[in-house]
Amino acid sequence: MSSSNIKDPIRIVITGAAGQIAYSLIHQICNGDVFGKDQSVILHLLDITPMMTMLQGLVMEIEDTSLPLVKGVVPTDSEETAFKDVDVALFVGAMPRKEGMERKDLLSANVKIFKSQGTALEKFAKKSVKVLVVGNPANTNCYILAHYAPSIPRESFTCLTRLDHNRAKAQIATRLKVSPDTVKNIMIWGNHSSTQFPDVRSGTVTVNGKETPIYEAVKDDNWIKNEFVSIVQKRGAAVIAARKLSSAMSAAKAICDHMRDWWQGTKDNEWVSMGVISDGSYDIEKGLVFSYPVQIKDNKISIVQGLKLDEWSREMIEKTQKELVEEKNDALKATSSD
Ligand SMILES: NC(=O)c1ccc[n+]([C@@H]2O[C@H](COP(=O)([O-])OP(=O)(O)OC[C@H]3O[C@@H](n4cnc5c(N)ncnc54)[C@H](O)[C@@H]3O)[C@@H](O)[C@H]2O)c1
Ligand SMILES: O=C(O)C[C@H](O)C(=O)O
Repeated sequence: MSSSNIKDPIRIVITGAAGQIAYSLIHQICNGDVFGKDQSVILHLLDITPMMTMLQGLVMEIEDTSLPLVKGVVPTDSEETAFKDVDVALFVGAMPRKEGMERKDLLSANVKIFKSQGTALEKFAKKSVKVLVVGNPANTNCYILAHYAPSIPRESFTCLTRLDHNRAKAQIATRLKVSPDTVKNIMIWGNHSSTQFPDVRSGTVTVNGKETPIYEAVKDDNWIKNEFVSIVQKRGAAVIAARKLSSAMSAAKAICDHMRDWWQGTKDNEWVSMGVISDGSYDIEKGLVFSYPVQIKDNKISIVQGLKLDEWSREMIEKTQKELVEEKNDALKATSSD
């Protein structure tokens, strides 16, 4: 592409920029995989003061990629500098859990980061900023961030459940020995936690050239309702048990999938999973950050409507909603006391 066709840069802040997810993420953003091959970028890289030397090394590496879409890099430990005039905000920076912890065990430590950064986002970012929260517990951190940035439209806040979505696709594909890109219209409901509901009741898969409902192709409802759901719910913990570090490469890939679809739209008649601020759809408490099946057109995220819920799926959704309400109340308590 000639440089005259390149669009003016957008400003993207990545928090936790010296961490392991950011290390896998930055190259994919800089090479145009996410925002388009014609979209130049200025990166704002935020981390805490002790990580500034490490961040300098990362800046050197970004320079050394010599990618033409990169028009600037701003490493910083200042929230004001980080959030100033940003178009996209990727909130990765937070403590990851260790083996044996649930993600909500991070709540009291991490939620305070999101109060502070929400306040800074409100003050310094463009009002049109698109927000993705990755740091755990992702849904509740996103809730707090939005709470402290009231002038930014509610539709601009999302949290990452695309990793769970991709994990669910991969499990179905492996079971049926097909390519994951033939698995369509599965969904993740609720919290990015072990109560999430990976739902394949409306999903299809292409087997021997024929698009087939997943239940029909798998021919084992018991496996879907038990083993499959449990593997997806606990996949993050399984990765931690094996790596002694939480997932990073797959998380970075999921961040790219999420932002690319938001920026460029989803395919016709297909949906993906995103944590969004609930508008009350499917009787979920309005205002909770809840993962739904969504479609995106012209940068607008719409929750897929009219899906049928049977008794089992209602129970699963109710359980994950209950956990999110509890997390929200704990987070509001933790942030109002300081
Ligand atoms: N939603 C998901 O699907 C998903 C997937 C994987 C990981 N995660 C979560 O993402 C987060 C980051 O994971 P990681 O593996 O990159 O962790 P990491 O420990 O490698 O990196 C985190 C970085 O955040 C920085 N940080 C801490 N406090 C900060 C602050 N106030 N401002 C800016 N930066 C700050 C740290 O210094 C560190 O460099 C964790 O909370 C992890 O649990 C979420
Ligand atoms: O499980 C974790 O704590 C990390 C991340 O949220 C994941 O799903 O891999």
